[in-house]
This record gives sequence, C-alpha cells and structure tokens, in this order.
Amino acid sequence: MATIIKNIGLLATPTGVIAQSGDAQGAIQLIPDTYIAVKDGVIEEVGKAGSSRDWQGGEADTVVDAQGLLVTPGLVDAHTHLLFAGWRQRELALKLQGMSYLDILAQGGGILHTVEKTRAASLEELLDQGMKSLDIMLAHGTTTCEVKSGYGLTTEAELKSLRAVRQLGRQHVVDVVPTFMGAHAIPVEYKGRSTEYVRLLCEEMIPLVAEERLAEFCDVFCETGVFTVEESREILECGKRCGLLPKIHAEEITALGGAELAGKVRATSAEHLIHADDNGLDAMAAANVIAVLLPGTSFYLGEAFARAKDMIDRGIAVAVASDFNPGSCPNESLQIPMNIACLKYRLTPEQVLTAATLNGAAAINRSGSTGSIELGKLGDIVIWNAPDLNFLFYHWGVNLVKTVVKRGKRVVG
Ligand SMILES: N=CN[C@@H](CCC(=O)O)C(=O)O
Ligand SMILES: [Zn+2]
Repeated sequence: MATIIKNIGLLATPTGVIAQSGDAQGAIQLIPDTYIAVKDGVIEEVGKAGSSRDWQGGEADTVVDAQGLLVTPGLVDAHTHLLFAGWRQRELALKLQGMSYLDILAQGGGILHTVEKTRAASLEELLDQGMKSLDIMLAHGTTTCEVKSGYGLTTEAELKSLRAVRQLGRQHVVDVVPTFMGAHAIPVEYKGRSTEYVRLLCEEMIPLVAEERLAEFCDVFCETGVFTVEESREILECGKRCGLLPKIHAEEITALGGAELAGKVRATSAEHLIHADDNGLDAMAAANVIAVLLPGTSFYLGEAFARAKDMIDRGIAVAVASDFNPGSCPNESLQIPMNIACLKYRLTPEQVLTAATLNGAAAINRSGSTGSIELGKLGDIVIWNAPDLNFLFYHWGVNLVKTVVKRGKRVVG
C-alpha cells in the first residue's frame, strides 16, 4: 500500500527521535516544493535531491495533491482528559460570578461532578463520547493523543474508564496512549481521609492497572486541597515500581513544589507549570523532564501563562497540548492552544510546531515513531489551508486543516 503526497508547497517538520530543547526546539526543517511517499503506513521517501514537487515515481495506490500548501507532521496531543461523562456548562455562570476553579471543586462540583456522571455511565457510553471527541481532534489535525483516566476514582470505575480508553485506541484511527490518573481528586467518600485514598491507589488500583496493562503512565494532581507533594511522591513511586512512568500536574493553580518533585522522581513530564519557580525548573532541567504546557487552560481559567521561553532557554523541552477536559478546557482542537502559545508565551511558530508534534510525542514515549516527517516514522501528516507556517499562527480560531493522512491513509479531507 503506497500513498504519495505530491505538490507540497512547503514541508515544515522538526527532526529527531527525542525531544528538542534550547535552540534546537526552533530549528525545524523547511523543505519547499517536495513530495512524501508512504509505504505500508511508514514514510519511505521525502522528495529527492533535484526533484520537483511533482512526484515522478511509479506505482501508488493513492495520490494526494497538496496543491502547493503547507504540510506538517500530524499533531500530537500529549495531555487530554477526554474519557468522561458529565459536561459542566452549568459552571460557566459560577465562573462568571467569580467563583474559582478550586472553590467549585471544594464544594463538590468541578471534577467531582464529572466523577458522579462517569461512575454512572456504562463503558459503552464512555466509549461513545470518547469516539466523538477523537473525531473532532482528528478533524483538527491530531493524529496521536494521550488519554487520562481520573473521573472514576473507585477501582471499578477507573478500570472501566481505562478499558474504554483501550477500546478507543482499537476502534479509532487516532493512536491513543493511556495514562492512569486515579489521583485526580479526593473522592467525596474519602473527604478528609486522603491517606486512606492514597492507600487504595497504591495497594489496589495501581497494581491492578499494571497487571491488566491498562496504562503506560501514572499521573497525579499535585495541588492545594488535592494531593500534597508527599502524597504525590508516594503515588508516583508506587506507579514506577509497577512499571508506570511518572507524570505530574504541577503548579497549575498554586505553587506547591510539584516541578521539583518531577525532577526528583525523574518524571517523563510535568504539566501546566504556570507557577513553577526557579528551583522547580532547575530540577526539571537536570532530570530532562519535558514541560507539557497547556495555554488553553490558562486562557480558560483566567490564570497566568507559563514561562515557556524561560523554560526553553534553560534547556527544558517544551510541549504544548490541549488539556481537553469538561472543566478547565472544554476544547478538543490543538490549533487554538498552539495559537495562544505563540501569542501569549511569545514562542515562534517553529518552536510551537516542535512543541505540538515531536516534543508532544516524546512526552508520551512515541517520538521514535511519530512527531516528525522523516524516513521510518509513521505516515502521520497534515495538509493545511495555509501557504506557510506563519499563516497557521496568524489566521486563528478556525480549523485550517485541509487533509489528514494517518499511517499513510487519507482520513480527513
Ligand atoms: N487540573 C486537573 N485536571 C484537569 C482539569 C480536569 C477537570 O476540570 O475536569 C486539568 O489538567 O486542567
Ligand atoms: Zn490535565
């Protein structure tokens, strides 16, 4: 099965199989007038010395004409909470009245509202909702995404959620990477008894998740009123012993020390980092922790924006993800966070492209197989209704995807 994408006006891609940081984050490859050949789902050829954008080769099952437009790798969304029942539009009015995200949570709303609905939903209902969100993501250019559990918060409901995530990965064309996040909130029945809930996580949930191979990562919401730094450490260390790589929601709303903990437990990534201080960033840089930044959430919560430029200057690889969830960022498109990253973090289009492709892939352990357009990687490719990379960051708020090719197959447009 061969697919040719011909007549590419400009191919923009980061390169490599590991996360890029410092100057390398913005040093992407820009190839004008070229074509890509994908065979059996894998990139086999990217133009040829002296060749034109019009492919001159032999047999192909499918020829996709890029019409002189911009082509990039498929987007990799390294942070989503897409598996849930229980949208929270009713909280919009509370937000507008000035109620904070953590206050809504403390009163049993927020994540806990979604938990109530998710517990009551069947696996099939969760799967159905998840498939719809993945369809939207794909239509907006995402070809690989991470999905966290964390709206179940009982052994049964967390296993149900992760089994639904596994089903999603089998049924949907988007590649899905599962993360266990039983430590997303303290469930109501454990209010004031977090130590007991941490014990349940460590003694029951994590071992069962690992035994059934339902997740690759273990994530914790390290936040005031949720899990302390010590509790987070205990959960992440337990996950590590069971073979789950650590991730951590750190310094999202308050500065607690989660970034430093990420360095200490050698987490694959730390997420949010809005209030990360120098100590935290130094610890992350020393341990090669990837910063997964979520600018859509800063925007939606009215929070500050993370110090993305500073992180890159310190040698921390920065990824940008959607954080799609029903509360702090109800939006599946990665394009809008990319736009915000450019305009609010003041990252260059080149740095953001790396953040939303190769570095996102590295944050979920997939940078060996996707995240850039290079020989041997998956044929995950987006053709944009844009003549060049700047246009993607300039014409914002609309879906600029023209065509998505996943593993060599045209799946959108
Ligand atoms: N902060 C914790 N988790 C999500 C929000 C989940 C929710 O509000 O439902 C986040 O990353 O923003
Ligand atoms: Zn999150």
